[in-house]
Amino acid sequence: MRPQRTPMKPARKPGSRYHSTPTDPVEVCARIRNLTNRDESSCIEVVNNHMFRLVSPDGRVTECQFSHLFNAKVGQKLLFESVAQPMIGDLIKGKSGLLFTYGVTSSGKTYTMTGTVEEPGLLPRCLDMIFNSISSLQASKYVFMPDNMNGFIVQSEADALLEKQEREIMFPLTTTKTPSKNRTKTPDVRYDLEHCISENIDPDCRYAVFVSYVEIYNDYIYDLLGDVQLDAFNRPKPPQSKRLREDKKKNMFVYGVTEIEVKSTEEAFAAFHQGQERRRIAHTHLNAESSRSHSILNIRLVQAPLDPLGEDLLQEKSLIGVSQLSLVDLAGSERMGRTGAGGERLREAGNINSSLMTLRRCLEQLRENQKNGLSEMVKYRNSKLTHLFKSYFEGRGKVKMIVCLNPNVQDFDENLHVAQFAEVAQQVEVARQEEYKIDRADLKRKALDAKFKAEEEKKRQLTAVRQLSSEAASHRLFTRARGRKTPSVTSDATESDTCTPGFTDDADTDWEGIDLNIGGSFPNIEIADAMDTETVPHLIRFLSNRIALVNSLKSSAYSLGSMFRSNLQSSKQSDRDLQSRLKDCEAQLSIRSKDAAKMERQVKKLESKNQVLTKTTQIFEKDKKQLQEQLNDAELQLKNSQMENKKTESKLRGAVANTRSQIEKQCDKRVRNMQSEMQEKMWVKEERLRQLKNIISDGREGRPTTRRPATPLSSTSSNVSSQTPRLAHKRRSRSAENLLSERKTLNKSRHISSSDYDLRQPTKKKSSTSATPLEPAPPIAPKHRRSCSANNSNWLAHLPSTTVPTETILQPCIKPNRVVNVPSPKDVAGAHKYLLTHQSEDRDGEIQTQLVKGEVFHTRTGGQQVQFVDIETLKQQDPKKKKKVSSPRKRKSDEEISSGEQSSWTDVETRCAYGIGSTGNKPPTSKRKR
Ligand SMILES: Nc1ncnc2c1ncn2[C@@H]1O[C@H](COP(=O)(O)OP(=O)(O)OP(=O)(O)O)[C@@H](O)[C@H]1O
Repeated sequence: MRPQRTPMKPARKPGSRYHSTPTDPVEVCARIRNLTNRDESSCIEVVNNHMFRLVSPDGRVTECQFSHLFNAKVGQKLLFESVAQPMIGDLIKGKSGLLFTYGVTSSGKTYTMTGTVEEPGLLPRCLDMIFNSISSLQASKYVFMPDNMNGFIVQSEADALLEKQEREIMFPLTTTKTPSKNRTKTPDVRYDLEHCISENIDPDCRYAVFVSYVEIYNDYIYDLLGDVQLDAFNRPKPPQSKRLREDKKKNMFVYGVTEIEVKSTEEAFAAFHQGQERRRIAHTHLNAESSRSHSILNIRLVQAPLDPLGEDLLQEKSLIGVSQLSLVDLAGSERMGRTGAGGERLREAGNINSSLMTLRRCLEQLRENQKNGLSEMVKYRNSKLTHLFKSYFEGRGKVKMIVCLNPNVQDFDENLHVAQFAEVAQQVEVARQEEYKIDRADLKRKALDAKFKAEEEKKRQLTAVRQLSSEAASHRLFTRARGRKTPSVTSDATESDTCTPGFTDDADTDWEGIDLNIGGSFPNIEIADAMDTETVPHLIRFLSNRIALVNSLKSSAYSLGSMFRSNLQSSKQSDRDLQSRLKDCEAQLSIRSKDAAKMERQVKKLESKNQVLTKTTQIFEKDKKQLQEQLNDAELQLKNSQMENKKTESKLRGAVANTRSQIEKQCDKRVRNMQSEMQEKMWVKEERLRQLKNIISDGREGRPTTRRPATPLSSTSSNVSSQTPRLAHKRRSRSAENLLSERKTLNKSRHISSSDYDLRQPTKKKSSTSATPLEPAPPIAPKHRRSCSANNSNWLAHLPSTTVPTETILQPCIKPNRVVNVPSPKDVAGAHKYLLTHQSEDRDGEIQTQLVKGEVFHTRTGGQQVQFVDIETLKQQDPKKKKKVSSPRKRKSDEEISSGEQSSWTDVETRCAYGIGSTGNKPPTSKRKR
């Protein structure tokens, strides 16, 4: 496999597009890295600086030849000097170039292109050499401005300053030293570099360097120097892909890519590392591996000539030279099968192989076209990689490829594949690009022409000024002269022979009409004889007249001459004066024109400052507007959120209130249930206790007793019977049913009650009854011992108008704050406790008074609720009737209870009472049931 290298234009067939243009072949160099392991065996044998042998595991040998072959011992510096350094020279001359590394993974592509800090690769070396070469000849920042269509414009220093100020205002955090806004901190990488410099620099030009960094991943182009867009949560958004476009010169470029103007090697490295960082972030988002994408660093060198005076850059767009060096680190070219990848990695590998395959096909098609003079379409558009490099293969600049090889025998197939690709590539010819040249002589000529024209114009203007001023001066002189006595010669020679010229005082005498004739024509005299006495004397007279006339003319001529001389002298003098004045005027004019120029310059400066200030103001106003809008939005959002919060709060409050009321209801219900349960239990216990007492008392009947006999009071005392609320309720219902019968029996009840009261009122009635001490009631549970009425807190007594006064000695000790017949809600609202006096008639026609006690609760809706908690029942009985109707057992019990004899309380009873109440044994003042 020995490719025929054709250093210059190959023979073309007629019709070839390249027949008139000088071409260069794609230069392919091979770099063989060292084996990673000593145990590995190599499949490459280096023959010389251009050739190596590829030995297959089964011993087949293939020879491969390249422009240069760099073995593992060749360092980065030598590689740079051989491959990239000439490209930098070309770049400075205005020629573009494409340099890419090609090979399988781990063959050393990135090492060759980027290298390490100790062993910098081609990229840092290229950047360093560019800045070493143009360092002192760099234009001010923003003098060269990208026009967003792959071209540049040159703007004045003032405009550049303005641009700088605008950017500093718009992106205050970005300093001129850092390349982009929203940047992440980039490491300050300092490569170990030798000082390389190019000789091709033109000192009469000014330069600027712009870098852009893109990658092609899965056939999408991503900008690596663009600002990272953040989402609503301040997290970086996935990168957006870019489109390719063609500029006016048919060069492909990434549309809208970020191009950073860098002023030093450090800034360029910072931009590159910024891109690397973005690449890492982007890959995290895209779930990609960095080695699975093609990365492209574009270095664009822009140059423009200075004017012939070497002062200002010429702003003509046609004079701007733009050259580009594209440094490409291609993704690994291994085949899919070998990687053993699946899923996303398989897709990556597929895309890589597809783009590399397209590159190979394009090169093959180009080779075919060039060999056979065809003009078949080359399908660059099949992949973004070839589409972007299309212009290079069509003559934008030199193309160089470094084939990186891993000599490991396992890579034999891949190396063979790479070598075949290289063979195709180096047979492709690329049209040679013209250098950027400035015709200095032409520039100078043009400048001189312009200068000459300007000077001519200046002179013309000066002459016009002078002419105008001299005309003005002569006019003044003439006016002055006319103001003096002007000599005037009157001619009347035509009238007579003896006319006498003379001066006249008339100022309007026409000098041109002066006739200095010496008289009439000589008379025609003929002397007939010597004795002619008439003719001779006439002649003598004529001659003497003429002599006199001549004399007078002489004298007038003399006077005229002297006058003319004096006039001439005075006019010369005035001319000199005028000259000197003109000089003064010119001097003043030049001073004033200098002042004017100075003023103009100042005006320009002020205008540019004014422009800057205007623009700054506009920017500030725009910012202010935006900020105001943001503020308004924020306020609106705040209001909305506050309203929502209030709504939520009220909702929650409602929910809480509902829940609380439900819980309270449930609790109340449960408490009531428990209370009723407890009361029932209590009642059951009391019933049992009563039964027990009865049993005990029955048992004691046969025994001798120490009990005192029952007093009349005890037998006739108010029978305060204990009742459960249930019983009370039953009774209440019954009394409600018998409401009308109650009315009927009212008189009777009153009668009975009054008799009863008579018995029980010791002070008012019989002393026998008052002398009888009230026997203490059996002990009950302390809970029941003290009446609820003891708590004299804001009672409302509901005493229906039908209530009959009982006037017994047992009266509730409640002092109600208010007594009403019919309670209104307002009355209930003002009270804490509620006392209802209810009277009914029992079976025996006796009045039974019930004091129903309740607690007033204020409901959430603003109403009141009375919860009955206690009923005291006061029952009056006729002792005679009682004896008749009472059973012996009951009577006995009643007697025992009402006797109030302390000794009648047996241990068992006391214990039972204690068991229920488990408190002290102070006897109650009344019997009651709850
Ligand atoms: N010529 C060389 N001399 C010394 N070390 C090398 C050389 N070539 C490659 N290496 C080392 O081999 C390793 C892999 O190299 P590198 O990353 O450049 O491979 P690559 O071809 O770019 O891989 P990928 O396609 O995965 O990006 C690196 O650690 C690098 O330092």
